[in-house]
Amino acid sequence: QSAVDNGGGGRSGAMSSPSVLESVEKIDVNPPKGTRDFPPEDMRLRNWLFHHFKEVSRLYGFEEVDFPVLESEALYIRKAGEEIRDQLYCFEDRGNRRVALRPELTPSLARLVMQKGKSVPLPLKWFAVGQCWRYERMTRGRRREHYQWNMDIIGVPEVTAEAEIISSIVTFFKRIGITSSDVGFKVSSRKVLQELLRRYPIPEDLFSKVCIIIDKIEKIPIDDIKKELKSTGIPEEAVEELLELLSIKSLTKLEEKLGGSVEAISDLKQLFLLAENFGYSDWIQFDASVVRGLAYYTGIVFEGFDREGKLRAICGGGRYDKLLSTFGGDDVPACGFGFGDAVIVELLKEKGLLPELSLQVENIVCALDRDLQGAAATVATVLREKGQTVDLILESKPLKWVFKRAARVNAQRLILVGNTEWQKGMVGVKILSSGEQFEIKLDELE
Ligand SMILES: OCc1cccc(Br)n1
Repeated sequence: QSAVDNGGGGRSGAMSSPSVLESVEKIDVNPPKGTRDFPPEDMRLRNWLFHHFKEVSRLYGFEEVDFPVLESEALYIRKAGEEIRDQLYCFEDRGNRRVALRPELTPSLARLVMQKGKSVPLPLKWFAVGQCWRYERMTRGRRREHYQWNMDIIGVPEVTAEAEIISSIVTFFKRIGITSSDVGFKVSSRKVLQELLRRYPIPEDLFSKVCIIIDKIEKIPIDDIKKELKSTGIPEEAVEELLELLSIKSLTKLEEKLGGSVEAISDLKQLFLLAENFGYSDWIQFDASVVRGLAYYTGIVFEGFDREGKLRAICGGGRYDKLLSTFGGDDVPACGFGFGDAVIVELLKEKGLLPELSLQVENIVCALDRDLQGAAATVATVLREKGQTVDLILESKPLKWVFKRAARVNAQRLILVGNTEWQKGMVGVKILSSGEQFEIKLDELE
Protein backbone atom coordinates (compact mmCIF):
# COMPACT_ATOMS: atom_id res chain seq x y z
CA GLN A 1 0.00 0.00 0.00
CA SER A 2 1.63 3.27 -1.04
CA ALA A 3 1.94 5.94 1.65
CA VAL A 4 -0.32 8.15 -0.44
CA ASP A 5 -3.49 6.26 -1.16
CA ASN A 6 -4.66 7.62 -4.48
CA GLY A 7 -7.89 5.72 -4.06
CA GLY A 8 -7.94 3.85 -7.32
CA GLY A 9 -5.39 1.41 -6.01
CA GLY A 10 -3.83 1.60 -9.44
CA ARG A 11 -0.48 3.15 -10.34
CA SER A 12 0.39 5.93 -7.87
CA GLY A 13 -0.88 9.23 -9.27
CA ALA A 14 1.05 12.51 -9.65
CA MET A 15 -0.03 13.29 -6.08
CA SER A 16 2.51 11.01 -4.49
CA SER A 17 6.23 11.42 -5.10
CA PRO A 18 8.58 8.43 -4.80
CA SER A 19 10.00 9.84 -1.55
CA VAL A 20 6.74 9.42 0.37
CA LEU A 21 6.13 5.89 -0.92
CA GLU A 22 7.19 3.35 1.67
CA SER A 23 9.43 0.74 0.13
CA VAL A 24 7.33 -2.42 0.10
CA GLU A 25 8.30 -6.06 -0.19
CA LYS A 26 7.82 -7.33 -3.74
CA ILE A 27 4.17 -8.45 -3.59
CA ASP A 28 3.17 -11.92 -4.72
CA VAL A 29 1.78 -11.33 -8.20
CA ASN A 30 -0.20 -14.57 -8.18
CA PRO A 31 -3.88 -14.57 -7.15
CA PRO A 32 -4.78 -16.05 -3.75
CA LYS A 33 -4.50 -19.85 -3.40
CA GLY A 34 -7.26 -21.71 -5.24
CA THR A 35 -8.33 -18.68 -7.27
CA ARG A 36 -7.75 -17.76 -10.91
CA ASP A 37 -6.96 -14.67 -12.94
CA PHE A 38 -8.52 -14.45 -16.38
CA PRO A 39 -5.95 -12.94 -18.74
CA PRO A 40 -7.35 -12.13 -22.22
CA GLU A 41 -7.14 -15.60 -23.78
CA ASP A 42 -8.79 -17.21 -20.73
CA MET A 43 -11.36 -14.41 -20.55
CA ARG A 44 -12.30 -15.05 -24.21
CA LEU A 45 -12.99 -18.71 -23.40
CA ARG A 46 -14.95 -17.76 -20.28
CA ASN A 47 -17.02 -15.24 -22.23
CA TRP A 48 -17.65 -17.84 -24.93
CA LEU A 49 -18.88 -20.32 -22.30
CA PHE A 50 -21.05 -17.75 -20.52
CA HIS A 51 -22.46 -16.62 -23.85
CA HIS A 52 -23.76 -20.16 -24.45
CA PHE A 53 -25.07 -20.40 -20.85
CA LYS A 54 -26.99 -17.17 -21.32
CA GLU A 55 -28.16 -17.90 -24.87
CA VAL A 56 -29.67 -21.23 -23.78
CA SER A 57 -31.33 -19.56 -20.79
CA ARG A 58 -32.80 -16.97 -23.16
CA LEU A 59 -33.98 -19.67 -25.59
CA TYR A 60 -35.87 -21.27 -22.69
CA GLY A 61 -37.52 -18.02 -21.68
CA PHE A 62 -35.62 -17.64 -18.39
CA GLU A 63 -34.88 -14.25 -16.83
CA GLU A 64 -31.42 -13.37 -15.51
CA VAL A 65 -30.98 -12.57 -11.82
CA ASP A 66 -27.97 -12.01 -9.58
CA PHE A 67 -27.21 -11.79 -5.85
CA PRO A 68 -24.31 -10.64 -3.65
CA VAL A 69 -21.29 -12.94 -3.50
CA LEU A 70 -21.39 -12.23 0.24
CA GLU A 71 -24.41 -13.65 2.08
CA SER A 72 -25.46 -14.24 5.66
CA GLU A 73 -23.84 -17.44 6.86
CA ALA A 74 -27.28 -18.51 8.12
CA LEU A 75 -28.32 -19.32 4.54
CA TYR A 76 -25.98 -22.29 4.53
CA ILE A 77 -26.21 -23.63 8.07
CA ARG A 78 -27.85 -27.01 7.44
CA LYS A 79 -27.30 -29.89 9.80
CA ALA A 80 -26.99 -32.73 7.30
CA GLY A 81 -23.20 -32.94 7.25
CA GLU A 82 -22.75 -31.55 3.76
CA GLU A 83 -19.25 -30.99 2.34
CA ILE A 84 -20.39 -27.51 1.30
CA ARG A 85 -20.92 -26.66 4.99
CA ASP A 86 -17.51 -28.00 6.02
CA GLN A 87 -15.89 -25.82 3.37
CA LEU A 88 -17.84 -22.62 3.95
CA TYR A 89 -15.72 -19.51 3.31
CA CYS A 90 -17.16 -17.65 6.28
CA PHE A 91 -16.07 -14.91 8.68
CA GLU A 92 -17.30 -12.25 11.04
CA ASP A 93 -17.47 -8.80 9.47
CA ARG A 94 -16.67 -5.50 11.19
CA GLY A 95 -20.30 -5.30 12.31
CA ASN A 96 -19.91 -8.66 14.04
CA ARG A 97 -22.21 -10.30 11.52
CA ARG A 98 -21.55 -13.89 10.49
CA VAL A 99 -21.20 -13.78 6.72
CA ALA A 100 -20.00 -16.18 4.02
CA LEU A 101 -18.86 -16.11 0.44
CA ARG A 102 -21.68 -18.02 -1.27
CA PRO A 103 -20.81 -21.69 -1.92
CA GLU A 104 -23.79 -22.04 -4.29
CA LEU A 105 -26.56 -19.84 -5.75
CA THR A 106 -29.78 -21.68 -4.87
CA PRO A 107 -30.16 -20.35 -1.30
CA SER A 108 -29.75 -16.77 -2.58
CA LEU A 109 -32.42 -17.45 -5.19
CA ALA A 110 -34.74 -18.84 -2.52
CA ARG A 111 -34.09 -15.77 -0.38
CA LEU A 112 -34.92 -13.41 -3.27
CA VAL A 113 -38.09 -15.36 -4.11
CA MET A 114 -39.19 -15.03 -0.46
CA GLN A 115 -38.27 -11.34 -0.41
CA LYS A 116 -40.36 -10.77 -3.56
CA GLY A 117 -43.25 -12.86 -2.14
CA LYS A 118 -46.58 -12.34 -3.89
CA SER A 119 -45.18 -9.51 -6.04
CA VAL A 120 -43.75 -12.04 -8.45
CA PRO A 121 -46.43 -14.31 -10.00
CA LEU A 122 -45.42 -17.97 -10.21
CA PRO A 123 -44.02 -19.84 -11.99
CA LEU A 124 -40.66 -18.10 -12.03
CA LYS A 125 -37.97 -19.15 -14.49
CA TRP A 126 -34.74 -17.50 -13.36
CA PHE A 127 -31.11 -18.05 -14.27
CA ALA A 128 -27.82 -16.74 -12.92
CA VAL A 129 -24.12 -17.11 -13.64
CA GLY A 130 -22.09 -16.33 -10.55
CA GLN A 131 -18.84 -17.00 -8.76
CA CYS A 132 -19.10 -19.43 -5.85
CA TRP A 133 -16.57 -20.14 -3.14
CA ARG A 134 -15.41 -22.85 -0.79
CA TYR A 135 -12.54 -22.91 1.65
CA GLU A 136 -10.94 -26.26 1.04
CA ARG A 137 -7.67 -27.34 2.57
CA MET A 138 -5.31 -26.96 -0.37
CA THR A 139 -3.91 -30.46 0.24
CA ARG A 140 -6.00 -31.63 -2.68
CA GLY A 141 -4.90 -28.59 -4.73
CA ARG A 142 -8.47 -28.02 -5.77
CA ARG A 143 -9.85 -24.61 -6.57
CA ARG A 144 -11.60 -22.40 -4.05
CA GLU A 145 -13.78 -20.61 -6.54
CA HIS A 146 -15.64 -21.42 -9.69
CA TYR A 147 -18.40 -19.84 -11.76
CA GLN A 148 -21.72 -21.61 -11.75
CA TRP A 149 -24.60 -21.39 -14.20
CA ASN A 150 -27.95 -22.02 -12.50
CA MET A 151 -31.42 -22.32 -13.98
CA ASP A 152 -34.37 -22.67 -11.61
CA ILE A 153 -38.13 -23.10 -12.03
CA ILE A 154 -40.10 -21.97 -8.99
CA GLY A 155 -43.77 -22.85 -8.53
CA VAL A 156 -44.18 -25.93 -10.75
CA PRO A 157 -44.78 -29.19 -8.82
CA GLU A 158 -44.98 -31.37 -11.94
CA VAL A 159 -42.04 -33.32 -13.35
CA THR A 160 -42.36 -31.25 -16.54
CA ALA A 161 -40.14 -28.71 -14.76
CA GLU A 162 -37.29 -31.19 -14.27
CA ALA A 163 -37.73 -32.41 -17.84
CA GLU A 164 -37.49 -28.80 -19.08
CA ILE A 165 -34.28 -27.97 -17.23
CA ILE A 166 -32.57 -31.20 -18.32
CA SER A 167 -33.60 -30.28 -21.87
CA SER A 168 -31.89 -26.89 -21.47
CA ILE A 169 -28.61 -28.57 -20.49
CA VAL A 170 -28.86 -30.96 -23.47
CA THR A 171 -29.35 -27.91 -25.69
CA PHE A 172 -26.24 -26.34 -24.18
CA PHE A 173 -24.16 -29.46 -24.76
CA LYS A 174 -25.32 -29.70 -28.38
CA ARG A 175 -24.45 -26.04 -29.01
CA ILE A 176 -20.84 -26.62 -28.03
CA GLY A 177 -20.46 -29.90 -29.93
CA ILE A 178 -20.91 -32.35 -27.05
CA THR A 179 -23.06 -35.38 -27.95
CA SER A 180 -24.84 -38.13 -26.03
CA SER A 181 -21.86 -40.38 -26.79
CA ASP A 182 -19.69 -37.97 -24.77
CA VAL A 183 -21.96 -37.34 -21.79
CA GLY A 184 -25.13 -38.65 -20.17
CA PHE A 185 -27.37 -37.88 -17.20
CA LYS A 186 -27.85 -40.28 -14.32
CA VAL A 187 -31.36 -39.69 -13.01
CA SER A 188 -33.08 -40.88 -9.85
CA SER A 189 -35.37 -39.57 -7.14
CA ARG A 190 -34.81 -39.11 -3.45
CA LYS A 191 -38.33 -40.42 -3.01
CA VAL A 192 -36.85 -43.85 -3.81
CA LEU A 193 -34.69 -43.57 -0.71
CA GLN A 194 -37.52 -42.05 1.29
CA GLU A 195 -39.84 -44.92 0.35
CA LEU A 196 -37.32 -47.49 1.51
CA LEU A 197 -36.46 -45.72 4.75
CA ARG A 198 -40.19 -45.30 5.46
CA ARG A 199 -40.37 -49.10 5.83
CA TYR A 200 -38.07 -48.87 8.87
CA PRO A 201 -38.58 -47.06 12.15
CA ILE A 202 -36.32 -44.15 11.21
CA PRO A 203 -36.86 -40.48 12.26
CA GLU A 204 -37.65 -38.18 9.30
CA ASP A 205 -34.73 -35.84 10.00
CA LEU A 206 -32.28 -38.65 9.28
CA PHE A 207 -33.31 -38.60 5.64
CA SER A 208 -31.01 -35.73 4.59
CA LYS A 209 -28.09 -37.12 6.57
CA VAL A 210 -28.47 -40.52 4.88
CA CYS A 211 -28.57 -38.85 1.45
CA ILE A 212 -25.36 -36.91 2.14
CA ILE A 213 -23.59 -40.10 3.22
CA ILE A 214 -24.81 -42.01 0.18
CA ASP A 215 -23.64 -39.20 -2.13
CA LYS A 216 -20.10 -40.14 -1.11
CA ILE A 217 -20.58 -43.73 -2.32
CA GLU A 218 -18.08 -43.35 -5.18
CA LYS A 219 -15.70 -41.16 -3.20
CA ILE A 220 -14.97 -43.21 -0.06
CA PRO A 221 -14.70 -46.98 0.65
CA ILE A 222 -18.02 -48.82 0.98
CA ASP A 223 -17.13 -49.92 4.55
CA ASP A 224 -16.86 -46.25 5.56
CA ILE A 225 -20.27 -45.63 3.96
CA LYS A 226 -21.73 -48.52 6.00
CA LYS A 227 -20.05 -47.25 9.16
CA GLU A 228 -21.40 -43.73 8.65
CA LEU A 229 -24.89 -45.02 7.86
CA LYS A 230 -24.93 -47.19 10.97
CA SER A 231 -23.67 -44.25 13.04
CA THR A 232 -26.86 -42.37 12.14
CA GLY A 233 -28.80 -45.08 13.94
CA ILE A 234 -30.52 -46.78 11.03
CA PRO A 235 -30.83 -50.53 11.57
CA GLU A 236 -28.25 -52.87 9.99
CA GLU A 237 -30.79 -54.56 7.73
CA ALA A 238 -31.87 -51.15 6.43
CA VAL A 239 -28.23 -50.37 5.52
CA GLU A 240 -27.88 -53.63 3.61
CA GLU A 241 -31.21 -53.17 1.81
CA LEU A 242 -30.35 -49.56 1.06
CA LEU A 243 -27.03 -50.43 -0.57
CA GLU A 244 -28.67 -53.20 -2.58
CA LEU A 245 -31.35 -50.74 -3.74
CA LEU A 246 -28.71 -48.22 -4.84
CA SER A 247 -27.23 -50.73 -7.27
CA ILE A 248 -30.48 -50.87 -9.29
CA LYS A 249 -30.02 -49.39 -12.75
CA SER A 250 -33.43 -50.13 -14.25
CA LEU A 251 -36.83 -48.66 -13.48
CA THR A 252 -38.44 -52.04 -14.07
CA LYS A 253 -36.27 -53.65 -11.39
CA LEU A 254 -36.95 -50.73 -9.07
CA GLU A 255 -40.69 -51.23 -9.60
CA GLU A 256 -40.34 -54.92 -8.75
CA LYS A 257 -38.51 -53.90 -5.59
CA LEU A 258 -40.76 -51.05 -4.41
CA GLY A 259 -44.08 -51.73 -6.12
CA GLY A 260 -45.70 -49.64 -8.90
CA SER A 261 -47.82 -47.36 -6.72
CA VAL A 262 -44.78 -45.55 -5.35
CA GLU A 263 -44.68 -41.82 -6.27
CA ALA A 264 -40.97 -42.06 -7.09
CA ILE A 265 -41.70 -44.59 -9.82
CA SER A 266 -44.51 -42.56 -11.39
CA ASP A 267 -42.36 -39.39 -11.32
CA LEU A 268 -39.47 -41.16 -12.99
CA LYS A 269 -41.71 -42.85 -15.57
CA GLN A 270 -43.21 -39.45 -16.42
CA LEU A 271 -39.74 -37.94 -16.75
CA PHE A 272 -38.59 -40.66 -19.15
CA LEU A 273 -41.75 -40.20 -21.22
CA LEU A 274 -41.15 -36.45 -21.44
CA ALA A 275 -37.54 -37.10 -22.39
CA GLU A 276 -38.93 -38.92 -25.45
CA ASN A 277 -40.98 -35.86 -26.36
CA PHE A 278 -38.06 -33.48 -25.82
CA GLY A 279 -35.90 -35.80 -27.91
CA TYR A 280 -33.17 -36.49 -25.37
CA SER A 281 -33.94 -40.12 -24.38
CA ASP A 282 -30.47 -41.28 -25.37
CA TRP A 283 -28.96 -38.75 -22.95
CA ILE A 284 -30.55 -40.06 -19.73
CA GLN A 285 -30.54 -43.27 -17.72
CA PHE A 286 -32.01 -44.30 -14.39
CA ASP A 287 -29.39 -44.86 -11.69
CA ALA A 288 -30.61 -45.31 -8.12
CA SER A 289 -27.19 -44.37 -6.73
CA VAL A 290 -27.62 -40.72 -7.68
CA VAL A 291 -28.65 -38.69 -4.63
CA ARG A 292 -26.49 -35.50 -5.01
CA GLY A 293 -24.70 -33.91 -2.08
CA LEU A 294 -27.06 -31.10 -1.10
CA ALA A 295 -29.42 -31.65 1.80
CA TYR A 296 -32.41 -29.82 0.37
CA TYR A 297 -33.27 -32.06 -2.60
CA THR A 298 -36.63 -33.78 -2.13
CA GLY A 299 -37.46 -35.51 -5.42
CA ILE A 300 -35.92 -36.06 -8.85
CA VAL A 301 -32.13 -35.61 -8.81
CA PHE A 302 -29.75 -35.83 -11.75
CA GLU A 303 -26.13 -35.33 -12.67
CA GLY A 304 -24.30 -34.95 -15.96
CA PHE A 305 -21.34 -37.32 -16.32
CA ASP A 306 -18.67 -38.00 -18.94
CA ARG A 307 -19.11 -41.48 -20.33
CA GLU A 308 -15.35 -42.14 -20.23
CA GLY A 309 -15.53 -41.72 -16.46
CA LYS A 310 -12.40 -39.54 -16.34
CA LEU A 311 -13.99 -36.43 -14.84
CA ARG A 312 -16.03 -35.38 -11.84
CA ALA A 313 -19.74 -34.63 -12.35
CA ILE A 314 -20.18 -31.94 -15.00
CA CYS A 315 -23.39 -30.54 -13.54
CA GLY A 316 -26.16 -31.57 -11.19
CA GLY A 317 -29.57 -30.60 -9.92
CA GLY A 318 -33.00 -31.68 -8.86
CA ARG A 319 -36.22 -30.82 -7.06
CA TYR A 320 -36.11 -28.95 -3.75
CA ASP A 321 -39.70 -28.41 -2.61
CA LYS A 322 -38.89 -27.63 1.03
CA LEU A 323 -36.03 -25.12 0.80
CA LEU A 324 -38.21 -22.02 1.11
CA SER A 325 -40.08 -23.43 4.08
CA THR A 326 -36.77 -24.16 5.83
CA PHE A 327 -36.17 -20.41 5.50
CA GLY A 328 -39.49 -19.80 7.25
CA GLY A 329 -41.42 -19.20 4.04
CA ASP A 330 -44.38 -21.06 2.52
CA ASP A 331 -43.68 -24.32 0.80
CA VAL A 332 -43.05 -23.53 -2.86
CA PRO A 333 -42.19 -26.31 -5.32
CA ALA A 334 -38.84 -25.68 -7.00
CA CYS A 335 -36.22 -27.37 -9.11
CA GLY A 336 -32.98 -26.29 -10.68
CA PHE A 337 -29.39 -27.17 -11.47
CA GLY A 338 -25.84 -25.91 -11.03
CA PHE A 339 -23.27 -26.16 -13.84
CA GLY A 340 -19.64 -25.26 -13.02
CA ASP A 341 -17.16 -23.63 -15.41
CA ALA A 342 -14.25 -25.98 -14.75
CA VAL A 343 -15.16 -29.61 -15.49
CA ILE A 344 -16.81 -28.62 -18.78
CA VAL A 345 -13.55 -27.01 -19.95
CA GLU A 346 -11.64 -30.19 -19.03
CA LEU A 347 -14.20 -32.15 -21.08
CA LEU A 348 -13.86 -29.83 -24.08
CA LYS A 349 -10.08 -30.24 -23.91
CA GLU A 350 -10.48 -34.04 -23.76
CA LYS A 351 -12.75 -33.96 -26.82
CA GLY A 352 -10.66 -31.44 -28.78
CA LEU A 353 -13.64 -29.09 -28.80
CA LEU A 354 -12.07 -25.97 -27.33
CA PRO A 355 -13.02 -23.08 -29.64
CA GLU A 356 -10.38 -21.03 -31.50
CA LEU A 357 -10.90 -17.57 -30.00
CA SER A 358 -8.33 -15.01 -31.05
CA LEU A 359 -8.36 -11.25 -30.70
CA GLN A 360 -9.74 -9.72 -33.90
CA VAL A 361 -9.33 -6.06 -34.84
CA GLU A 362 -10.54 -4.67 -38.14
CA ASN A 363 -8.23 -1.66 -38.28
CA ILE A 364 -4.92 -0.47 -36.98
CA VAL A 365 -4.73 3.30 -37.42
CA CYS A 366 -1.27 4.82 -37.39
CA ALA A 367 0.05 8.38 -37.86
CA LEU A 368 3.17 8.40 -40.04
CA ASP A 369 4.63 11.28 -38.08
CA ARG A 370 4.16 12.92 -34.69
CA ASP A 371 2.17 15.96 -35.78
CA LEU A 372 -0.44 13.70 -37.40
CA GLN A 373 -1.41 12.00 -34.13
CA GLY A 374 -4.50 14.25 -33.96
CA ALA A 375 -5.44 13.34 -37.55
CA ALA A 376 -5.08 9.64 -36.65
CA ALA A 377 -7.44 10.17 -33.69
CA THR A 378 -9.96 11.70 -36.09
CA VAL A 379 -9.66 8.74 -38.47
CA ALA A 380 -10.09 6.29 -35.58
CA THR A 381 -13.18 8.12 -34.37
CA VAL A 382 -14.76 8.16 -37.84
CA LEU A 383 -14.26 4.40 -38.14
CA ARG A 384 -15.48 3.65 -34.62
CA GLU A 385 -18.62 5.68 -35.23
CA LYS A 386 -19.24 3.35 -38.16
CA GLY A 387 -18.97 0.42 -35.76
CA GLN A 388 -15.51 -0.60 -36.89
CA THR A 389 -12.98 -1.87 -34.34
CA VAL A 390 -9.85 0.23 -34.25
CA ASP A 391 -6.53 -0.28 -32.49
CA LEU A 392 -5.12 3.27 -32.57
CA ILE A 393 -1.33 3.47 -32.34
CA LEU A 394 -0.84 5.98 -29.53
CA GLU A 395 2.81 6.83 -29.91
CA SER A 396 5.38 7.32 -32.64
CA LYS A 397 6.59 3.86 -33.62
CA PRO A 398 8.64 2.47 -36.55
CA LEU A 399 6.49 0.82 -39.23
CA LYS A 400 8.19 -2.53 -38.52
CA TRP A 401 6.83 -2.36 -34.97
CA VAL A 402 3.33 -1.46 -36.32
CA PHE A 403 3.29 -4.43 -38.69
CA LYS A 404 4.34 -6.72 -35.84
CA ARG A 405 1.50 -5.44 -33.68
CA ALA A 406 -0.94 -5.75 -36.58
CA ALA A 407 -0.06 -9.44 -36.84
CA ARG A 408 -0.42 -9.91 -33.07
CA VAL A 409 -3.89 -8.38 -32.92
CA ASN A 410 -4.98 -10.08 -36.16
CA ALA A 411 -5.77 -6.71 -37.79
CA GLN A 412 -7.50 -6.95 -41.14
CA ARG A 413 -6.08 -3.69 -42.49
CA LEU A 414 -3.67 -0.89 -41.74
CA ILE A 415 -4.84 2.73 -42.06
CA LEU A 416 -1.80 4.98 -42.53
CA VAL A 417 -2.19 8.72 -41.95
CA GLY A 418 0.54 10.50 -43.89
CA ASN A 419 1.09 14.19 -44.67
CA THR A 420 0.70 14.07 -48.44
CA GLU A 421 -2.53 12.08 -48.36
CA TRP A 422 -3.96 13.94 -45.37
CA GLN A 423 -3.54 17.26 -47.20
CA LYS A 424 -5.97 15.80 -49.76
CA GLY A 425 -8.31 14.49 -47.03
CA MET A 426 -7.15 10.95 -47.81
CA VAL A 427 -5.52 8.06 -45.95
CA GLY A 428 -3.45 5.08 -47.05
CA VAL A 429 -5.00 1.62 -46.67
CA LYS A 430 -3.14 -1.71 -46.69
CA ILE A 431 -5.16 -4.95 -46.70
CA LEU A 432 -2.94 -7.21 -44.63
CA SER A 433 -4.20 -10.54 -45.99
CA SER A 434 -3.62 -9.68 -49.66
CA GLY A 435 -1.02 -6.92 -49.37
CA GLU A 436 -3.24 -4.77 -51.60
CA GLN A 437 -2.82 -1.07 -50.87
CA PHE A 438 -4.56 2.10 -52.01
CA GLU A 439 -5.49 5.65 -51.00
CA ILE A 440 -9.02 6.67 -50.19
CA LYS A 441 -10.97 9.71 -49.01
CA LEU A 442 -11.64 9.51 -45.28
CA ASP A 443 -15.38 9.91 -45.73
CA GLU A 444 -15.42 7.03 -48.23
CA LEU A 445 -13.65 4.72 -45.79
CA GLU A 446 -15.91 1.99 -44.42
O1 LIG B 1 -18.56 -27.74 -6.62
C1 LIG B 1 -18.68 -27.16 -5.40
C2 LIG B 1 -17.95 -25.86 -5.35
C3 LIG B 1 -18.49 -24.79 -4.66
C4 LIG B 1 -17.79 -23.61 -4.61
C5 LIG B 1 -16.58 -23.51 -5.20
C6 LIG B 1 -16.09 -24.61 -5.88
BR1 LIG B 1 -14.43 -24.52 -6.69
N1 LIG B 1 -16.75 -25.78 -5.94
